[in-house]
Amino acid sequence: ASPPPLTHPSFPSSSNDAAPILTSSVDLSTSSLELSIQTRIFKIIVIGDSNVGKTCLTFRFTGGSFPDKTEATIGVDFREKAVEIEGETIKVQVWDTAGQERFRKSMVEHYYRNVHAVVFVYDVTKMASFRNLQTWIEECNGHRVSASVPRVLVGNKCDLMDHIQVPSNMALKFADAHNMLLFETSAKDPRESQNVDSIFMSLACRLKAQKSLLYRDVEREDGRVRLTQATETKSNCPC
Ligand SMILES: Nc1nc2c(ncn2[C@@H]2O[C@H](COP(=O)(O)OP(=O)(O)OP(=O)(O)O)[C@@H](O)[C@H]2O)c(=O)[nH]1
Ligand SMILES: [Mg+2]
Repeated sequence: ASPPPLTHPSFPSSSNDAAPILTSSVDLSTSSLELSIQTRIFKIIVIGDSNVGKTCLTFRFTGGSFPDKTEATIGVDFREKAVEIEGETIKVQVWDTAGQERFRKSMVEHYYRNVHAVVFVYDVTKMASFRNLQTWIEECNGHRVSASVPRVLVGNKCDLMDHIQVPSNMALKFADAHNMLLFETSAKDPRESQNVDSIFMSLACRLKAQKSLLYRDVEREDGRVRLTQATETKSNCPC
């Protein structure tokens, strides 16, 4: 009898180089094993001070609009969006984290576990939110997030042009020093929506290129099937 199909295989939680989460199925009904990979899921966390607009940015990307009203995020809100890159459908799972310490402290370990990419957000109209980035980066590093996990920097609320406190050149310098791309944008301004999308799409592209899943082996143990997976580096992504 065929073993039941494998769904959502779990991967080691201690890994620094988190494997993409997969939804997959195994069909042993033919002599040659057919493996169909349906969807890869990339976990992207959004980190930064409270009120910088993390919820609005993630909502803009996944829902295509600016929310009328938001409340401080408690713990985490998950939002998912399926995107197509070079013919492959990928699920981007965005973890909209809480900026307030009291709403995040019990969740921090979960934020960073098996994360595939990190988005650091500051508010261009609040210098303190930019200064605090150093603390957010230290928290991230303190949770053993590998240097190979892509990170980007986002300056939000660019629509408030008369109130800008963080000059672009200062933000660029910081981004360069930390090997991050900088996006200055607005979750509110609909003309910026493509720019918001490109934050997440550029990461998804990089992750797709980085983590091409290679099934090396299929082993039978006591009638059970185990998939052995590995990653290989490819550089054919246009992003
Ligand atoms: N003008 C302007 N306001 C924004 C923008 N993005 C968010 N806001 C406003 O900023 C406030 C905070 O936005 P949130 O997205 O809830 O902030 P957050 O970073 O998720 O905050 P926490 O959940 O507490 O960590 C809200 O009043 C939003 O309407 C933007 O691009 N432009
Ligand atoms: Mg929020």
